[in-house]
Amino acid sequence: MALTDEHIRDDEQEREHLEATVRLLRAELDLLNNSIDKSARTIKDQKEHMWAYWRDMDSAEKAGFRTEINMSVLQGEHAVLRRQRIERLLESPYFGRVDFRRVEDATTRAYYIGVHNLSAPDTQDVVVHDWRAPVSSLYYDFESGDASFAAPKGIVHGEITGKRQYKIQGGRLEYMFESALNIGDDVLQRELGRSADDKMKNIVATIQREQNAVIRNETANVLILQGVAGSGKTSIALHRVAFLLYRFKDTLSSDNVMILSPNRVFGDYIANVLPELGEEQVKEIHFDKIAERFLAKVTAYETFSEQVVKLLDHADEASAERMRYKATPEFVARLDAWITSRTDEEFEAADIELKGTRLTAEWVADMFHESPGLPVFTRLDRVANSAVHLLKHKVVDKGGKWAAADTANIRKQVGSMFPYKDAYAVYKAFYDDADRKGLFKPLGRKRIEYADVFPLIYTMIRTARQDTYGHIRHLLIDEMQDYMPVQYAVVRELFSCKMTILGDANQSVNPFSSSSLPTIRSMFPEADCLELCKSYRSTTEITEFAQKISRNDKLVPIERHGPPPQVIACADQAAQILKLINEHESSDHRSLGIICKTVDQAEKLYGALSEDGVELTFIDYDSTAFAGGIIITSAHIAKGLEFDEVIVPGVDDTNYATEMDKCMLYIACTRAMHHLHLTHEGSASRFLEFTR
Ligand SMILES: Nc1ncnc2c1ncn2[C@@H]1O[C@H](COP(=O)(O)OP(=O)(O)OP(=O)(O)O)[C@@H](O)[C@H]1O
Repeated sequence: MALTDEHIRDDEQEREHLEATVRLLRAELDLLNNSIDKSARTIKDQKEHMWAYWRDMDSAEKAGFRTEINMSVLQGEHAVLRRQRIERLLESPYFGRVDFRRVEDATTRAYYIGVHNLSAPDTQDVVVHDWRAPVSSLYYDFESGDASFAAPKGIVHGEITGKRQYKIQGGRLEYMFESALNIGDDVLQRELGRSADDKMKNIVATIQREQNAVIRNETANVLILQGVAGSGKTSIALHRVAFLLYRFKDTLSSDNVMILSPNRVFGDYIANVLPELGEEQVKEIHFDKIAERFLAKVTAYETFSEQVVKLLDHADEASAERMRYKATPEFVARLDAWITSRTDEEFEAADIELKGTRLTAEWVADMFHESPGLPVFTRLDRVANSAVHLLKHKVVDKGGKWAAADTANIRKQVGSMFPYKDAYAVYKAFYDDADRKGLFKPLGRKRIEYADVFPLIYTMIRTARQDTYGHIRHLLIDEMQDYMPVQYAVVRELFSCKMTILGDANQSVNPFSSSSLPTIRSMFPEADCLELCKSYRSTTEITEFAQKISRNDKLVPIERHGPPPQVIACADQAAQILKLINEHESSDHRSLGIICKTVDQAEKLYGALSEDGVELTFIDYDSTAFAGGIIITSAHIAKGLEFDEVIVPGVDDTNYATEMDKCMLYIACTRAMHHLHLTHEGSASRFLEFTR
C-alpha cells in the first residue's frame, strides 16, 4: 500500500511520542538509581552509627534506630521494585492505544496502554495506563464507535475514534497496526506464530474480549472456567490474578493467593507470567502435598500419578468400579451422612473413674453435647481435657498425686465411649455396610489406593479439627476435570476463600474418576460459570486433526495455517524420530516435545535417543523444572505445556486402544503449536482411522 502524507506524518508523530516516553522513562530510571544508591548509603551510615554508639544507647534508642533502618530498607526495596517496572517499560513502554471522545465534555484523548502505569513527574498526567486500569478495558472490549468504561466515579460514555497496536522491543517500534476491529488479526496472528519459550509468556497485548470478561470479573466468589484445549485458560487465570492484585491492592497481596496446580513442572513453566506482569509469584500447592500433610503419619498411599500409570498398564474392572463409586457427589453425601450418624448413634457416655474420684455419665453427655458443631474427635478431646482438669484438682485436693499415666488413663476411658479410635477406623467401617462391601481394598499392609486418599482426608477433616489455609483469600485451581468431588469437598473445608477453577472436561487423564462440568458445578452451586471456546495454541490443521480424535462441538479453531499433521508408518521408528529431530534442528523452531503414552515408554526412548547422541531432557513425575530444547515425557506430564513441534511415537493400535489411551493421544496432539508428527511401526491406532 502506498503511504500517504498523512500516514507519514502519523508515523513520525508516533516515533516522536515513543522517543518522548523513552526520555521520560530514562529520567525516571536515573532518579530511581540515585535514590537506591542514596538508600544504600543511608542504611550503611545508620548501621555504622548504631554500632559505634550501641553501648551508650538505652533500649528505646536502640529500638528507634532499628525502626529507622527498617524504614530505609523498605524505601530502598520499594525503589528497586519501581526500577524493575521502569526497566520493563523501557523495553516496551506500551502496546496499545485507544482514542476516546467523552460524551461529557466532547474532548478526545489518546490513551496509551502498557504493563504498568507511568505518570509525567511535573504534571502527574498519566502517560501510560496500566492494562488493568478501568480506562484500559476500552482497548479490550470495544471496536470503534460507542464505548464506555466503569471509572471509580461511575460509567464514562463516549466514542472510540481510533485504536492502534504496537510491537515495541528494546525501546524501538518494530511495527504498528491500525485496528478498528477487536484485537485479533494481524498482531494476534504474529504472536501466535511465534516460537514457544521454555516459560509461559504473558498475552497482555492481545487479550481477547471474552478472555477479558474472565480476567475482570470482580463479582464471582467462585468462578468456574471451562475452556477447550489451547483456549488460554491458564494464561487468563494468571492474568486474572494480576488483575485482582491490582484492583484490590489494599486488601489482597500475592501472599494471600495460592495456585493449586497439577505438578511442579507445570508450576515452573508458569512461574514467569506474574513477575512479567509486575507482580510477585504466588505460592503453589499440589493435591499430593495436601495428601502428604494429612497422611504422612497415618498410612502409606498410592499417588495420582501411580494410579494413572497403573491404569494405563491395564485397567482391571474391579478397581475401575471402586474409582467410579468414589468419584460422585453422591458418594461425598453418603460419606458425610455416615460420619454424622456415627457420632449421633455410636457415642455412648459412661462414668469416668480414677483414684476414687468420679464424673458421671450425665456430666460426660452434657459436656459432649455442648459443642455439636465440632467434629467428634475434637469433642472427645474436650471432654477428656475437662475431665483431666476436674479430676486432677479433686485428687490433688485430697492430698493425692497426679501422674502423666493418670491423664492417659482418662483419655483412654473417654476414647472407649466411641467405637472408632481414629478417622482411618471410621472410614474403614464405612465399607462394612452390605451395599459397599469390597469397595475398600488397601494395597497390602496399610497402603491405600489413590481413590481412598481424599475420602480418608475428608473423613479426617470431618472428625477432628484441622489447621486450614485461613490466610489465603483467592485460590486458583487448574485442571479441574482431574479432581473428584471429594477433593473439592476437602478444598471447601480447607479454603474458605474466593476461587477460580479452570479446566477442560475433554482433557481428563483418568476417565474413571474425572469430573464433568455439571459435577463440578454441583459442588459449587454459587459459582459463576464462563466458557472459552476459541482455541489459540495450534494451527487450524492441528486443531482439526485433534478434533477428529476427540470431538468437542463447541471448539472454534483460530484461523492460522501450517503443514498438516503427519502420521508416519515406519519400519524403524527410532530412525524415523532421529530424522524428524534432525529436521527440527535445522528449522526455526526452538522447542520439540516427544510425547509418549507412558513415562516408561518415554524413558526407554530417551535411553535410545541419548545413545544416538541426541541432547534432550527427560521429564518424569519427580522432575521440578521445565527446560527448553528437546523434551521427552509422557502425555500426562505434558498436560498444560506446549511446544513448537510435537512427535507422538508409538501410535500403534496395540498402544492406543482404550478410552484412556484416547485421552492421552488427544492431550499429546494438542500440545503442538506449529508441527505435529505421529509415528507407528504396526497398524495405526483405531483413533486415527480417519487418516486412512
Ligand atoms: N489472547 C491471546 N493472545 C495471544 N496468545 C494467546 C491468547 N490466548 C491464548 N493464547 C496462547 O494460546 C496458548 C494456549 O494458552 P494456555 O496454555 O493458557 O491455554 P489452556 O487453555 O490452558 O491450554 P490447555 O488446556 O490445552 O493446556 C498459549 O501459547 C497462549 O499464549
